[in-house]
Amino acid sequence: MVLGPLSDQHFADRLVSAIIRKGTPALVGLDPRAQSLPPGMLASQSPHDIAAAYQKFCCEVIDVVAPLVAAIKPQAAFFEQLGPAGCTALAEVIRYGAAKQLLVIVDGKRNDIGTTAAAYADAYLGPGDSSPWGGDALTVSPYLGDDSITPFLSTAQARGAGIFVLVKTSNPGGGRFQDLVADGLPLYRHVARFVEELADQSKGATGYGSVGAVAGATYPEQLAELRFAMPHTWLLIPGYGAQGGTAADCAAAFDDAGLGAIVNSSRGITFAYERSQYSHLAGAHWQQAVEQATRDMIAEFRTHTSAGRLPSPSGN
Ligand SMILES: O=c1ccn([C@@H]2O[C@H](COP(=O)(O)O)[C@@H](O)[C@H]2O)c(=O)[nH]1
Repeated sequence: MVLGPLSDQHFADRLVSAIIRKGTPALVGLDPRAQSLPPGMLASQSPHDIAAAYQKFCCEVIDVVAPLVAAIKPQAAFFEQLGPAGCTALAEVIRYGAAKQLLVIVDGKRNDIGTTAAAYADAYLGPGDSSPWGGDALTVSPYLGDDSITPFLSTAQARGAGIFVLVKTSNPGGGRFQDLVADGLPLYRHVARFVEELADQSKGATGYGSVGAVAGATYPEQLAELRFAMPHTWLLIPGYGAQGGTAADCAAAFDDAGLGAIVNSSRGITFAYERSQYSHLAGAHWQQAVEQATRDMIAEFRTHTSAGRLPSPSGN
Protein backbone atom coordinates (compact mmCIF):
# COMPACT_ATOMS: atom_id res chain seq x y z
CA MET A 1 0.00 0.00 0.00
CA VAL A 2 1.30 3.47 -0.92
CA LEU A 3 0.42 5.93 1.80
CA GLY A 4 -0.18 9.63 1.11
CA PRO A 5 0.24 12.20 3.88
CA LEU A 6 -1.69 10.95 6.92
CA SER A 7 -4.18 13.28 8.60
CA ASP A 8 -4.37 13.71 12.35
CA GLN A 9 -8.07 14.49 11.81
CA HIS A 10 -8.98 11.11 10.33
CA PHE A 11 -9.37 8.07 12.60
CA ALA A 12 -7.95 5.40 10.27
CA ASP A 13 -5.02 7.64 9.37
CA ARG A 14 -4.32 8.14 13.08
CA LEU A 15 -4.62 4.41 13.70
CA VAL A 16 -2.26 3.54 10.85
CA SER A 17 0.35 6.06 11.91
CA ALA A 18 0.19 4.82 15.55
CA ILE A 19 0.49 1.17 14.44
CA ILE A 20 3.41 1.93 12.14
CA ARG A 21 5.12 3.87 14.96
CA LYS A 22 4.76 0.92 17.37
CA GLY A 23 5.27 -1.77 14.71
CA THR A 24 2.44 -3.96 15.93
CA PRO A 25 -1.33 -4.53 15.60
CA ALA A 26 -1.54 -5.66 19.25
CA LEU A 27 -4.28 -3.94 21.24
CA VAL A 28 -4.45 -4.22 25.03
CA GLY A 29 -7.94 -4.64 26.47
CA LEU A 30 -8.67 -3.29 29.94
CA ASP A 31 -11.27 -5.53 31.61
CA PRO A 32 -10.55 -5.17 35.34
CA ARG A 33 -11.95 -7.83 37.65
CA ALA A 34 -11.81 -7.49 41.45
CA GLN A 35 -10.97 -11.14 42.09
CA SER A 36 -7.94 -11.01 39.79
CA LEU A 37 -6.32 -7.76 40.96
CA PRO A 38 -2.77 -8.00 42.30
CA PRO A 39 -2.58 -8.44 46.09
CA GLY A 40 -2.87 -5.28 48.16
CA MET A 41 -4.63 -3.21 45.51
CA LEU A 42 -8.15 -3.56 46.88
CA ALA A 43 -8.86 -1.65 50.14
CA SER A 44 -12.41 -3.01 50.55
CA GLN A 45 -15.29 -4.50 48.58
CA SER A 46 -17.17 -1.17 48.38
CA PRO A 47 -17.87 0.06 44.83
CA HIS A 48 -15.89 3.21 45.60
CA ASP A 49 -12.77 1.25 46.62
CA ILE A 50 -13.10 -1.25 43.77
CA ALA A 51 -13.37 1.66 41.30
CA ALA A 52 -10.27 3.28 42.82
CA ALA A 53 -8.42 -0.05 42.47
CA TYR A 54 -9.56 -0.47 38.85
CA GLN A 55 -8.30 3.00 38.02
CA LYS A 56 -4.91 2.38 39.66
CA PHE A 57 -4.54 -1.06 38.10
CA CYS A 58 -5.49 0.09 34.59
CA CYS A 59 -3.19 3.13 34.78
CA GLU A 60 -0.32 0.90 35.91
CA VAL A 61 -1.03 -1.46 32.99
CA ILE A 62 -1.00 1.57 30.69
CA ASP A 63 2.40 2.64 32.09
CA VAL A 64 3.79 -0.73 30.95
CA VAL A 65 2.12 -1.06 27.55
CA ALA A 66 2.17 2.55 26.33
CA PRO A 67 5.67 2.26 24.82
CA LEU A 68 4.77 -1.04 23.12
CA VAL A 69 1.31 -0.78 21.53
CA ALA A 70 -0.79 1.75 19.62
CA ALA A 71 -4.09 1.44 21.44
CA ILE A 72 -6.04 0.26 24.47
CA LYS A 73 -9.64 -0.96 24.69
CA PRO A 74 -11.32 -0.36 28.04
CA GLN A 75 -14.42 -2.51 28.46
CA ALA A 76 -17.11 -0.13 29.79
CA ALA A 77 -19.12 -2.93 31.42
CA PHE A 78 -16.60 -3.63 34.17
CA PHE A 79 -16.58 0.04 35.17
CA GLU A 80 -20.33 0.65 34.82
CA GLN A 81 -20.92 -2.40 37.02
CA LEU A 82 -19.70 -0.23 39.91
CA GLY A 83 -22.09 2.67 39.31
CA PRO A 84 -21.00 6.33 39.38
CA ALA A 85 -17.59 5.64 40.93
CA GLY A 86 -16.84 3.16 38.14
CA CYS A 87 -17.94 5.61 35.45
CA THR A 88 -15.58 8.24 36.86
CA ALA A 89 -12.77 5.68 36.96
CA LEU A 90 -13.41 4.81 33.30
CA ALA A 91 -13.18 8.49 32.33
CA GLU A 92 -9.89 8.80 34.24
CA VAL A 93 -8.45 5.68 32.59
CA ILE A 94 -9.40 7.01 29.15
CA ARG A 95 -7.79 10.35 29.97
CA TYR A 96 -4.64 8.63 31.25
CA GLY A 97 -4.32 6.49 28.12
CA ALA A 98 -4.77 9.52 25.86
CA ALA A 99 -2.15 11.45 27.83
CA LYS A 100 0.25 8.56 27.11
CA GLN A 101 -0.44 9.03 23.36
CA LEU A 102 -2.48 5.84 23.09
CA LEU A 103 -5.60 5.62 20.96
CA VAL A 104 -8.52 4.65 23.17
CA ILE A 105 -11.24 2.37 21.77
CA VAL A 106 -14.15 2.32 24.22
CA ASP A 107 -15.87 -1.07 24.11
CA GLY A 108 -19.42 -0.03 24.95
CA LYS A 109 -21.40 -1.71 22.15
CA ARG A 110 -23.83 1.21 22.16
CA ASN A 111 -26.77 2.00 19.94
CA ASP A 112 -30.41 3.08 19.85
CA ILE A 113 -32.76 4.94 17.50
CA GLY A 114 -31.00 7.73 15.58
CA THR A 115 -31.60 10.67 17.93
CA THR A 116 -30.49 8.64 20.96
CA ALA A 117 -27.58 7.20 19.00
CA ALA A 118 -26.44 10.79 18.39
CA ALA A 119 -26.40 11.34 22.18
CA TYR A 120 -24.25 8.22 22.70
CA ALA A 121 -21.91 9.43 19.96
CA ASP A 122 -21.66 12.84 21.62
CA ALA A 123 -20.82 11.17 24.92
CA TYR A 124 -18.06 8.82 23.79
CA LEU A 125 -16.55 10.01 20.53
CA GLY A 126 -13.86 12.59 20.18
CA PRO A 127 -10.42 12.75 21.66
CA GLY A 128 -9.30 15.60 23.88
CA ASP A 129 -11.96 18.01 25.09
CA SER A 130 -14.53 17.31 22.39
CA SER A 131 -16.46 14.68 24.38
CA PRO A 132 -16.91 14.05 28.12
CA TRP A 133 -15.50 10.52 27.92
CA GLY A 134 -12.88 11.30 25.32
CA GLY A 135 -12.68 8.04 23.35
CA ASP A 136 -11.00 7.84 19.94
CA ALA A 137 -13.45 5.13 18.89
CA LEU A 138 -16.50 3.26 20.17
CA THR A 139 -17.92 -0.19 19.45
CA VAL A 140 -21.47 0.00 18.07
CA SER A 141 -24.25 -2.56 17.59
CA PRO A 142 -25.87 -2.67 14.12
CA TYR A 143 -29.16 -4.20 15.20
CA LEU A 144 -31.21 -0.99 15.01
CA GLY A 145 -30.34 -0.46 11.35
CA ASP A 146 -28.65 2.05 9.08
CA ASP A 147 -30.23 5.20 10.57
CA SER A 148 -28.83 4.19 13.97
CA ILE A 149 -25.26 3.93 12.67
CA THR A 150 -25.01 7.08 10.56
CA PRO A 151 -25.32 9.48 13.56
CA PHE A 152 -22.24 7.80 15.06
CA LEU A 153 -20.36 8.22 11.80
CA SER A 154 -21.28 11.92 11.47
CA THR A 155 -20.00 12.70 14.96
CA ALA A 156 -16.95 10.48 14.48
CA GLN A 157 -15.96 12.20 11.25
CA ALA A 158 -16.46 15.67 12.71
CA ARG A 159 -14.17 14.79 15.63
CA GLY A 160 -11.49 12.68 13.94
CA ALA A 161 -12.85 9.60 15.72
CA GLY A 162 -14.02 6.18 14.56
CA ILE A 163 -16.56 3.44 15.21
CA PHE A 164 -16.34 -0.34 15.08
CA VAL A 165 -19.60 -2.06 14.19
CA LEU A 166 -20.26 -5.61 15.43
CA VAL A 167 -20.21 -7.85 12.36
CA LYS A 168 -19.15 -11.38 13.38
CA THR A 169 -18.61 -11.59 17.12
CA SER A 170 -16.20 -13.99 18.80
CA ASN A 171 -18.67 -15.73 21.14
CA PRO A 172 -19.96 -19.26 20.43
CA GLY A 173 -23.61 -18.12 20.38
CA GLY A 174 -23.09 -15.20 17.99
CA GLY A 175 -24.10 -17.30 14.99
CA ARG A 176 -27.61 -17.81 16.37
CA PHE A 177 -28.63 -14.55 14.69
CA GLN A 178 -25.52 -13.43 12.78
CA ASP A 179 -25.43 -16.58 10.61
CA LEU A 180 -29.13 -16.60 9.70
CA VAL A 181 -29.41 -16.52 5.93
CA ALA A 182 -31.49 -13.83 4.20
CA ASP A 183 -31.45 -13.18 0.44
CA GLY A 184 -28.76 -15.86 0.06
CA LEU A 185 -26.30 -14.32 2.51
CA PRO A 186 -25.79 -14.68 6.26
CA LEU A 187 -26.93 -11.66 8.24
CA TYR A 188 -23.35 -10.73 9.19
CA ARG A 189 -22.50 -10.38 5.49
CA HIS A 190 -25.41 -7.93 5.05
CA VAL A 191 -24.05 -5.91 7.97
CA ALA A 192 -20.56 -6.19 6.46
CA ARG A 193 -21.82 -4.86 3.13
CA PHE A 194 -23.34 -1.77 4.76
CA VAL A 195 -20.27 -1.17 6.93
CA GLU A 196 -18.00 -1.45 3.88
CA GLU A 197 -20.10 1.14 2.01
CA LEU A 198 -19.70 3.56 4.91
CA ALA A 199 -15.99 2.79 5.17
CA ASP A 200 -15.50 3.45 1.47
CA GLN A 201 -17.38 6.76 1.75
CA SER A 202 -15.30 7.86 4.75
CA LYS A 203 -11.87 6.62 3.67
CA GLY A 204 -8.74 8.65 4.32
CA ALA A 205 -5.23 8.61 2.89
CA THR A 206 -4.66 4.98 3.87
CA GLY A 207 -7.72 3.74 1.98
CA TYR A 208 -9.40 2.73 5.25
CA GLY A 209 -12.54 4.45 6.51
CA SER A 210 -13.65 5.89 9.84
CA VAL A 211 -15.95 2.87 10.24
CA GLY A 212 -14.45 -0.48 11.17
CA ALA A 213 -15.88 -3.92 11.89
CA VAL A 214 -15.62 -6.22 14.91
CA ALA A 215 -14.87 -9.79 13.82
CA GLY A 216 -13.68 -12.57 16.12
CA ALA A 217 -10.36 -14.46 15.94
CA THR A 218 -12.42 -17.54 16.81
CA TYR A 219 -13.85 -17.55 13.24
CA PRO A 220 -10.75 -17.55 10.97
CA GLU A 221 -12.62 -18.51 7.78
CA GLN A 222 -15.06 -15.64 8.21
CA LEU A 223 -12.17 -13.28 8.96
CA ALA A 224 -10.63 -14.15 5.60
CA GLU A 225 -13.98 -13.73 3.87
CA LEU A 226 -14.55 -10.34 5.52
CA ARG A 227 -11.05 -9.05 4.67
CA PHE A 228 -11.83 -9.79 1.01
CA ALA A 229 -15.37 -8.37 1.12
CA MET A 230 -14.41 -5.24 3.10
CA PRO A 231 -11.26 -3.76 1.55
CA HIS A 232 -11.79 -0.30 3.11
CA THR A 233 -12.83 -1.55 6.53
CA TRP A 234 -10.43 -1.85 9.45
CA LEU A 235 -11.07 -5.01 11.49
CA LEU A 236 -11.05 -5.01 15.29
CA ILE A 237 -10.43 -8.61 16.34
CA PRO A 238 -11.31 -9.88 19.83
CA GLY A 239 -11.14 -13.55 20.76
CA TYR A 240 -7.35 -13.94 20.56
CA GLY A 241 -5.72 -15.57 23.61
CA ALA A 242 -8.14 -16.32 26.45
CA GLN A 243 -10.94 -17.27 24.00
CA GLY A 244 -8.68 -19.58 22.00
CA GLY A 245 -7.87 -17.57 18.85
CA THR A 246 -4.23 -17.56 17.69
CA ALA A 247 -2.11 -15.21 15.62
CA ALA A 248 -2.27 -17.73 12.75
CA ASP A 249 -6.07 -17.61 12.97
CA CYS A 250 -5.89 -13.83 12.44
CA ALA A 251 -3.39 -13.91 9.55
CA ALA A 252 -5.97 -13.53 6.77
CA ALA A 253 -7.40 -10.39 8.38
CA PHE A 254 -4.34 -8.30 7.45
CA ASP A 255 -3.55 -6.65 4.15
CA ASP A 256 -0.23 -7.18 2.39
CA ALA A 257 1.38 -4.29 4.25
CA GLY A 258 0.51 -5.80 7.64
CA LEU A 259 -2.28 -3.26 8.18
CA GLY A 260 -6.08 -3.53 8.22
CA ALA A 261 -6.53 -5.27 11.55
CA ILE A 262 -5.94 -4.62 15.22
CA VAL A 263 -6.08 -7.57 17.59
CA ASN A 264 -7.26 -7.37 21.18
CA SER A 265 -6.08 -9.33 24.19
CA SER A 266 -7.58 -8.41 27.57
CA ARG A 267 -7.27 -11.08 30.30
CA GLY A 268 -4.31 -12.70 28.55
CA ILE A 269 -2.25 -9.55 29.09
CA THR A 270 -3.62 -7.68 32.09
CA PHE A 271 -3.89 -10.85 34.17
CA ALA A 272 -0.93 -12.61 32.57
CA TYR A 273 0.37 -13.49 36.03
CA GLU A 274 -2.54 -15.97 36.32
CA ARG A 275 -1.19 -17.89 33.29
CA SER A 276 1.22 -20.74 34.01
CA GLN A 277 4.06 -19.38 31.86
CA TYR A 278 4.10 -16.07 33.76
CA SER A 279 3.06 -17.31 37.22
CA HIS A 280 6.60 -16.77 38.54
CA LEU A 281 5.86 -13.05 38.07
CA ALA A 282 2.70 -13.00 40.25
CA GLY A 283 2.62 -10.69 43.25
CA ALA A 284 5.01 -7.74 43.30
CA HIS A 285 6.24 -8.42 39.75
CA TRP A 286 2.82 -8.45 38.07
CA GLN A 287 3.75 -5.56 35.77
CA GLN A 288 6.66 -7.61 34.39
CA ALA A 289 4.13 -10.33 33.52
CA VAL A 290 2.05 -7.73 31.64
CA GLU A 291 5.13 -6.54 29.76
CA GLN A 292 6.31 -10.05 28.88
CA ALA A 293 2.85 -11.15 27.70
CA THR A 294 2.58 -8.02 25.53
CA ARG A 295 6.02 -8.60 24.02
CA ASP A 296 5.18 -12.27 23.39
CA MET A 297 1.95 -11.30 21.62
CA ILE A 298 3.82 -8.76 19.49
CA ALA A 299 6.42 -11.39 18.55
CA GLU A 300 3.72 -13.93 17.69
CA PHE A 301 2.03 -11.53 15.26
CA ARG A 302 5.36 -10.58 13.69
CA THR A 303 6.08 -14.28 13.10
CA HIS A 304 2.69 -15.53 11.94
CA THR A 305 1.11 -12.60 10.05
CA SER A 306 2.00 -9.91 7.52
CA ALA A 307 2.30 -7.54 10.50
CA GLY A 308 5.89 -8.79 10.47
CA ARG A 309 6.36 -6.39 7.53
CA LEU A 310 5.71 -3.36 9.75
CA PRO A 311 8.86 -1.49 10.63
CA SER A 312 10.24 -2.83 13.90
CA PRO A 313 10.74 -0.05 16.44
CA SER A 314 14.05 -0.28 18.26
CA GLY A 315 13.68 -1.77 21.74
CA ASN A 316 10.68 -4.04 20.92
O1 LIG B 1 -17.08 -10.24 19.60
C1 LIG B 1 -16.61 -9.73 20.61
C2 LIG B 1 -16.74 -8.40 20.91
C3 LIG B 1 -16.14 -7.90 22.04
N1 LIG B 1 -15.44 -8.69 22.87
C4 LIG B 1 -14.81 -8.06 24.06
O2 LIG B 1 -13.39 -8.14 23.92
C5 LIG B 1 -12.78 -8.46 25.17
C6 LIG B 1 -12.15 -9.82 25.11
O3 LIG B 1 -11.49 -10.11 26.30
P1 LIG B 1 -10.47 -11.37 26.46
O4 LIG B 1 -10.12 -11.34 27.92
O5 LIG B 1 -9.28 -11.11 25.58
O6 LIG B 1 -11.22 -12.59 26.05
C7 LIG B 1 -13.91 -8.37 26.21
O7 LIG B 1 -13.98 -7.05 26.67
C8 LIG B 1 -15.14 -8.69 25.39
O8 LIG B 1 -16.30 -8.10 25.95
C9 LIG B 1 -15.30 -10.01 22.59
O9 LIG B 1 -14.65 -10.77 23.32
N2 LIG B 1 -15.89 -10.50 21.46
